[in-house]
Amino acid sequence: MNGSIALALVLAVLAWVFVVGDLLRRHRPAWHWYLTGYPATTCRVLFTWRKVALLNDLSVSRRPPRGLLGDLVVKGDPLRPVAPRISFPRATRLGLTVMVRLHAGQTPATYLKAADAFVHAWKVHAVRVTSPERGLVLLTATATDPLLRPGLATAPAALLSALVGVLESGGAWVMDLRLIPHWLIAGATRSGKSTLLARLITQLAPQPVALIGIDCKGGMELGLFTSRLSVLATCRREAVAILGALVVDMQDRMNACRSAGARSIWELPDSLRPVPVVVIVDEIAELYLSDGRRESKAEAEQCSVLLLRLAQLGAALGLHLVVAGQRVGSDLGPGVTALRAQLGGRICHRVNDPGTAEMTLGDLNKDAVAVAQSITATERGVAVCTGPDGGWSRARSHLTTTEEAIAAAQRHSALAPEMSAIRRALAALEGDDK
Ligand SMILES: Nc1ncnc2c1ncn2[C@@H]1O[C@H](COP(=O)(O)OP(=O)(O)OP(=O)(O)O)[C@@H](O)[C@H]1O
Repeated sequence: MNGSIALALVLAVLAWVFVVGDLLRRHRPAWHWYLTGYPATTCRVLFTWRKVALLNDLSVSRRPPRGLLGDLVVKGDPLRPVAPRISFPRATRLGLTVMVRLHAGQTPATYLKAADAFVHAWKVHAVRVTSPERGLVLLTATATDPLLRPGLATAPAALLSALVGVLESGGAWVMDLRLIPHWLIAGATRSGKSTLLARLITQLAPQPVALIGIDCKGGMELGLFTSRLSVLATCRREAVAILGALVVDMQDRMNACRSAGARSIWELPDSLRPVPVVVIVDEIAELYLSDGRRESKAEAEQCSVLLLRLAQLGAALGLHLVVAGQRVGSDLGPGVTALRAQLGGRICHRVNDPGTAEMTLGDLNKDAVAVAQSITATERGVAVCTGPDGGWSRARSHLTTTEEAIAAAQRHSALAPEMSAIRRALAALEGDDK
């Protein structure tokens, strides 16, 4: 009897050591933060709050800045401004949050301007300012950059949805083309654009989706995935032929919807629904820039018009655009700004010029532009991305090696739908050349 009790005890101790030891090992950064970082940062928040609020014009005096002295109106800065009331800092896995009650007349914009001051005063990696409720501002401090060593996020699989990386909050970074049909991806050379495209293709490869590549850098990037691509254009002439054929296909899709009384292909019965198409463009500048020759200008204009038509009408018809480029600016041509307006999803990696960050994010989220500009050359794969709720977040793509991407494309090559009309358009080009 004693022997079996001793054995049970030994087994219980071993189980404890394995289970708890493993938990501690896996969650060490979080435990470390809860035990040391959180108390220290909480002290900093509480002890510096009044000073930081005062220096950043967040404190307000209860007395008006004008008063009567006899018959005279006296103006001046009243004494003892009062700092806004804050909640006790609440620990999160990555940092802490503080709720601030706004003084009457204050808006969250004042706190957005002070975000950098909080970062320095509290010695944290970043502070985000949001307003979950009228009259309240939530300050979310992140202790260290979670994207330095991002974990693997998970998300439920869905058609036209790709899990491409992890968000700063630890959540999944998902490009859902049914939610946001078209995307613009900007990033300087070696910033991680192609890796993100590789990840996107790897995720879409097992799905019943046609992938069309337009890579006018001679197909060096997208050529790796030829086995899963339905068609690949490697020069602008081919791109014009493919885009032209896609616009014709779009009209067929419209007719199919009209005769079935449907407003999008998703309302069509399964038997009638055409396959969704994702057009991936690597290096948009190659499509828009011309060398001054008449034919080159005409080709660039054609590309611009065709891309715009696809972006304007394609979403409901299952035609999606993912356009990547090192530099996106109005100097590429007047069509670029119009196209950008149609590309609702935006991703901005490190960029070389402020204009590209402004062009990618500025019309949607002004405050995201500064964050995108602060991405350094060592932060490869890090980007600022817009979310479906209209907000933005820093994120990092899951590193997909060339070998993994090629293997995935080959594994699912049988799923590449035959786009015969587009192939015929390409063949006609070859015929013209002979
Ligand atoms: N999420 C990531 N995590 C870690 N490393 C990454 C990540 N994304 C990209 N990298 C690394 O950064 C380097 C450059 O990436 P990539 O080729 O995708 O850049 P790019 O923007 O496409 O450059 P280019 O415009 O010159 O083709 C690669 O060596 C890649 O391994």
